[in-house]
Amino acid sequence: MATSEFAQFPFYRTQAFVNGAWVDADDASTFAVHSPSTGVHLADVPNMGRAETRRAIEGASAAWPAWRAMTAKERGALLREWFTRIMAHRDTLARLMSQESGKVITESLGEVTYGASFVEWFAEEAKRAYGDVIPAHTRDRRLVVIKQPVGVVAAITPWNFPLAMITRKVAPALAAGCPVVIKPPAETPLTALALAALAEEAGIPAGVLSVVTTNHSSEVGLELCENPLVRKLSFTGSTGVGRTLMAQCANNLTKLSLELGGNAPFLVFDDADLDAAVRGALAAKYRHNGQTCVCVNRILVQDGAYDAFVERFAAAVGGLRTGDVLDTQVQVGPLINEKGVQKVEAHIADAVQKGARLLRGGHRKEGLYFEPTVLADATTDMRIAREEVFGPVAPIFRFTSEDEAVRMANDTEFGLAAYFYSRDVGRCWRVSEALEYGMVGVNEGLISTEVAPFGGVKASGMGREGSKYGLDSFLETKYLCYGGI
Ligand SMILES: NC(=O)C1=CN([C@@H]2O[C@H](COP(=O)(O)OP(=O)(O)OC[C@H]3O[C@@H](n4cnc5c(N)ncnc54)[C@H](O)[C@@H]3O)[C@@H](O)[C@H]2O)C=CC1
Ligand SMILES: O=C(O)[C@H](O)CS(=O)(=O)O
Repeated sequence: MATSEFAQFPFYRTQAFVNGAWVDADDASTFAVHSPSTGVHLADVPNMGRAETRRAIEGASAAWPAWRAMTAKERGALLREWFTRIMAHRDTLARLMSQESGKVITESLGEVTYGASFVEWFAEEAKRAYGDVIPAHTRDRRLVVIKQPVGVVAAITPWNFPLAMITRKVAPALAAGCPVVIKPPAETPLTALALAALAEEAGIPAGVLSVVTTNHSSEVGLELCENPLVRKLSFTGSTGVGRTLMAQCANNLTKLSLELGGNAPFLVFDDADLDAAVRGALAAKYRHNGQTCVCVNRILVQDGAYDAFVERFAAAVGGLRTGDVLDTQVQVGPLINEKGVQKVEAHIADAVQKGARLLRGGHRKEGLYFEPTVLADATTDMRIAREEVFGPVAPIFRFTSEDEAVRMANDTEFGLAAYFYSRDVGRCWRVSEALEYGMVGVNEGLISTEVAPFGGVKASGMGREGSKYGLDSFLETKYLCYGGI
């Protein structure tokens, strides 16, 4: 059994972590965690509800005064300890993540490093929550601006980045002086609990970080949205759930950060370095089997480069290996669940029925595996042009002019990431400025890093995570006016 491999590790936990204690659900109920790649039962974890969530929120509120009273340097030192422990257990955390999420091991190793980088980054950023001294408008006043933590934070995270989507929220929150209650996805709770165990070992005090595991996400979500002690909700996931959470938070006017769905275009102009474009498209499309919010969802190629790009890209996709997620030679693992496979099949069937040419793949393999797929001659009336496929399917569209390319790229409710390849500097500036997206890769398919702001516009959400901008999400700006000087 896969779990026997981890039982020896102190951070392998199958109980929830609430207010510094490892606990079961009040009614002792649990839900099962399975491996998407093998179907093997990995563990049973507590299936908690509103009462347990309420206690976690109240515990966070009780822990907040002491946590905010620590200096930024003291909080930063504890974050540094957490970072060190995550990296010390990188290989085992990666193996746990691969079995829980179906992410291939090479990508899981990358995610542990990527996720830990947010903890390292905000261990330092904690000390840069600068305020201002403003030249007074009258002689007898002195004006100062200070930054203060917003308060109890609720974090709801997705299965596709079981570790990084937690640290990308928790690290800045803790750095700013905020306690956090995490609701991880039912698909990947073990990675979240391992992070909590390492945080406990690093010395992060009881109540400052809690993990409420549940299969009743909407019930726990309601408590996180409706409890007035929660001052900030940070969510990463689908746009539909993001809208639900935003509506549920309206009554308390809870501050929100929403990292939602995408529909990333990948533009290839006639003047592009075609081999670089193929490499970039391959990386940006098939990363985590196409199950990331910044994965390419539409490839748009200018007439002059179309045939050559299609031929080279299809050949490159043919070289991708699917198989055992723990095999370092495998690039493509399973989809997360049956629903994901059916969405991929439906998009392919719709596209082919509307005239797309199937160049590679197109068929389900054993279990939740699906062949990396390439569709040529895609058109904008197809479902795959408007919906996030969240799977290993690359539809290729054709365009003639730069204006047409930008219009097609922007013709979506989403606005998270976009990519384009061109070696014309004027075109690079024009297209970068015209694309309605939060992030744009110019001659680059892999753009995510802790040092740059991650986030989208339109239906892809609001707020930015990571970078120097990421701390502000968890800080209030207070203006002090000293009179009678
Ligand atoms: N912008 C971004 O950074 C990301 C966006 N996504 C988007 O999310 C989708 C796939 O990821 P999923 O995890 O399936 O998304 P999802 O939105 O179904 O689930 C995300 C999280 O929300 C929870 N959740 C679901 N319904 C809820 C409710 N009513 N109340 C409270 N919590 C609830 C889930 O348990 C999970 O923890 C895709 O559309 C993808 O593009 C996923 C990851 C990152
Ligand atoms: O959840 C996701 O898809 C991530 O935000 C993508 S990334 O930050 O790892 O690029």
